[in-house]
Amino acid sequence: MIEFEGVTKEYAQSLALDGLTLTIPDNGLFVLVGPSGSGKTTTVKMINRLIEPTSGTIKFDGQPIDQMDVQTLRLNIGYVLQNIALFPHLTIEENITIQLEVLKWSKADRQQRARELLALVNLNPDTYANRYPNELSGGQQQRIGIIRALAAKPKVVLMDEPFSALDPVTRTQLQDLVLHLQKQLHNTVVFVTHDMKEALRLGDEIAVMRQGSIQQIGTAEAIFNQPKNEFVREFFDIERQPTSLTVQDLLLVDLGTSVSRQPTIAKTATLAELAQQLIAQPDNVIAATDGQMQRQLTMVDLTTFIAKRGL
Ligand SMILES: Nc1ncnc2c1ncn2[C@@H]1O[C@H](COP(=O)(O)OP(=O)(O)OP(=O)(O)O)[C@@H](O)[C@H]1O
Repeated sequence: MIEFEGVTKEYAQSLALDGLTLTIPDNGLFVLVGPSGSGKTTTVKMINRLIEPTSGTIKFDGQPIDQMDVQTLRLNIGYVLQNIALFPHLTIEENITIQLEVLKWSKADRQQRARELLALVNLNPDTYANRYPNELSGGQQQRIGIIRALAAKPKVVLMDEPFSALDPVTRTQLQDLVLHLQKQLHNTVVFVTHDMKEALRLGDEIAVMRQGSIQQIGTAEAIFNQPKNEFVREFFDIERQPTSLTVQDLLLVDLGTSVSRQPTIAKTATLAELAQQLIAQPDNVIAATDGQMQRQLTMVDLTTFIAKRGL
């Protein structure tokens, strides 16, 4: 568990964090979302002590982090950035295991761990382990960035806008990967984004930030249905999406999976109605009908559609 207690960060010209109080629970995907300059990066960089607070306390598993050895703290915390900056002269395997070398793992153990991690993100170790970063696509390089952060089995992984430079399709695939890995590894992921669709898609819990303070913390459902103030309501205002688009438009691009469930939404329903129904469903799944075929739609389908249409 990570706790921020009244954390402030002052720069000469600006107040980056203004008395931030926040608890990030173990085992889940915690999203920090907000517009540019709201203090998201400052918050995550404080967790691994790349930035020190001006005042206030941050605790990791109950212990103030300023009393912990920085190296030990960072070994428990993986870090993924937008520009992952793999070392160009090192192979993929060497890039993945660089921290393990510092930890004095044997070469055989490092190789084994790199192979395990490559397989985890569907990159064939025989094909990729000995390649160099410039022989991989941007999306593949970002997968390496993610598994490099997981190599030493950290309890917490910080991800700061990791996918914002990627095209929408690759971005969706990597979001799925992050969701899948978190469920498999039961770690704590702190994910920064300025994109509300990404936040809704990923967050078990979402903290909405503005001007260095938290506006609201809660599940996507709670924030969507009961925004605490006008800022949050506008930030998550899916109803501003063009109302002319309907569930039928979404089915026409082959989103959703075929099932034999009774339809629970009309194909003439708007995307805003679909979003609201999805959020209201305990399993976030509803069925729609497309001719003879019943299809199951999830929030992932909706956000994929919105991203593809550039809405
Ligand atoms: N080193 C610095 N010196 C002075 N001001 C800074 C410094 N770092 C950040 N700030 C200011 O602190 C505020 C919060 O910055 P931060 O990078 O945490 O925001 P952010 O929400 O991550 O923004 P973005 O989405 O654009 O990355 C901004 O007003 C920024 O200009």
